[in-house]
Parts: sequence; C-alpha cells; structure tokens
Amino acid sequence: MIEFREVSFGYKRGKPLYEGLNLTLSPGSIYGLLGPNGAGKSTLFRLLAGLLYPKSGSIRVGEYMPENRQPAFLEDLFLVPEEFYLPAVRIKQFVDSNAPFYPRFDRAQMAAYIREFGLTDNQKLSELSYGQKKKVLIGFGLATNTAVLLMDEPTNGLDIPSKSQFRRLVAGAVNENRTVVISTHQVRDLEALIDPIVILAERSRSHMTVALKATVEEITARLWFGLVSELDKNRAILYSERAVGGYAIVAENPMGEPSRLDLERLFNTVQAEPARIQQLFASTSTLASI
Ligand SMILES: Nc1ncnc2c1ncn2[C@@H]1O[C@H](COP(=O)(O)OP(=O)(O)OP(=O)(O)O)[C@@H](O)[C@H]1O
Repeated sequence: MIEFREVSFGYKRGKPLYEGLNLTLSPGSIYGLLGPNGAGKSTLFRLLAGLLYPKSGSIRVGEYMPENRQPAFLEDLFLVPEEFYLPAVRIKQFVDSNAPFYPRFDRAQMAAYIREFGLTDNQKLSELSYGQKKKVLIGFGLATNTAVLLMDEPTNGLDIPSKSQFRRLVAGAVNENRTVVISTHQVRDLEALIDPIVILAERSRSHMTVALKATVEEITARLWFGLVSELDKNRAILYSERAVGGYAIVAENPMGEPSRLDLERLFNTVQAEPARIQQLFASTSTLASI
C-alpha cells in the first residue's frame, strides 16, 4: 500500500506545489497518473522514490518511509524516469551490474523483453536510439519484479508497434503484490491499460491536488461520454467540444447510462470542473481524500 498523508512540498520557499496532498494506492493495479505540464507528476514519483523529501506530512510505501532510503525499500522500487542517462556499456553489462540490486530480478524475463523489443545483449547502450534505450529501461524495470514500479512517460519515443507491445508486457508483469504507476500525456496509448485513473488539477491558484482517483467502472457510473447533436440545457453537461455531427460531451450520469470512457475528455472535464468532479466522486470508496 502506498500512502501520501497531508503531504506538502515545494521546490521554492513560499511556492508550494502540493499542500496537504492525500493519496492511497493499492497493489494489484496499473494506475494512470495524469495532469497538466508542471502539475508535479515527476515530483510525485521522486517523492515516492525517496529522491525528494516532503516538507511536511508523511509518505509510506508498505512499511517504509521513502525518505529513510533503507536498502530493503530501495530494492523493492524501480523508477523509469522520463529523462535518463545510461552508461556506454553493452546491454549485458548493464544488466550484470544493476540486476544484483534487485533480489527478484529475473534474467530470463529480461532476455525475453530484449528479444521481443528486437534488441540483442551485445548492443552498446550509447549506440542505441532514445526509443531503444527506453525499451532497455522499461524491460529492466519490469524484470526487477519490485513491489512498486513507477514509469514516467514510458511511451514517449516508442514507435507505434512498440506501444502495443508495451501494453502487453506491462499487463503481463502486474500481479496482486505489485503496484504500477504510469504517468502520461499520451492517453490514447494507454487507454486500454490504466485503471484506476488519478488526475491532478489546480485546486486554487496556489497548488495542485488530486482532483480524481477512480476506477473506469466508477467513472462511467457517474459520467456519461458521448456525441449529441445539440447541447441540451436540461442535461448537466460538464464539458463539451465541437465534433462531426454535433458535440462530444461529458455529462453527469444520474441514471447510470452506459457509455465508453474517453480519457482525453475526462482529463479536460477534470481540469475545467475540479470542484464538481470532487463532489460527484465524493461517495466512491476509493476517493482520494482531498
Ligand atoms: N529541480 C527543480 N527545481 C525547481 N523547480 C522544479 C524542479 N523540478 C520541477 N520543478 C517545478 O515543479 C513543478 C512540477 O514539475 P514536474 O516535473 O514534477 O511536473 P510534471 O507534472 O511531471 O510536468 P510534465 O508533464 O511537463 O513532465 C513545475 O512547475 C516545475 O517547474
């Protein structure tokens, strides 16, 4: 279980990024972390990995506090960062030198990922493209079998076939003991993979908050996504945009009408109406206390 309790953090004095942030994440799921540029997704990952410390409040990952950076904690969490540096060594050497830090690292699993991504052990990391390097890191992260796997914008730089490969590999590497959190702007790439969805939005001009944390089922129970020819004033429409033949809307769903979640429109709705979204989801059991 991952728990942020009343966490405050800011890089600069007097300019908080988070204030009193609460968020609980349970094992067995692939969470999607969405938020506008600068919302603090990478910062949240760095706090979770113990690379930054909260100014106040507490963060717990299982029985550990990341800021203590205990070896038993560090060997059970892996972060695939958005920007990274890899040494000029062959893939095999990279695996040989880093795998020992992760007791559950599975070499056969890593070898299968390398093969699947069309790479070979003998290739030098410095001679790979950005997307190929990213594949090595993603494969390594999956093969660590850590209890917590954080991936910051993992599909950036991946070509189209690799994105579906990525979805398949991640889906195959999650189990009831593992918590995977993926931050992304590429919602179309990951629509079929991430559930629950966590969305950060600006609460007031001063800081960011978790405006939504809900499963896809909870979202479609409360919101209706669809196309209408006209904007009906009797319907509680939270978001609309022009589309071929009318409007694509996101509306409140008091009758629980079925519809298909559109993550991009959900994201826009949450940014436009964070307070209403918080109210609408206030009764879900998985609500992030805000
Ligand atoms: N090392 C740093 N020093 C000072 N401010 C920083 C630092 N890193 C990030 N910030 C600021 O903190 C805020 C959150 O940054 P962060 O990178 O966590 O956002 P993000 O949600 O990951 O953004 P993006 O979607 O653009 O990747 C931004 O306003 C950013 O300018």
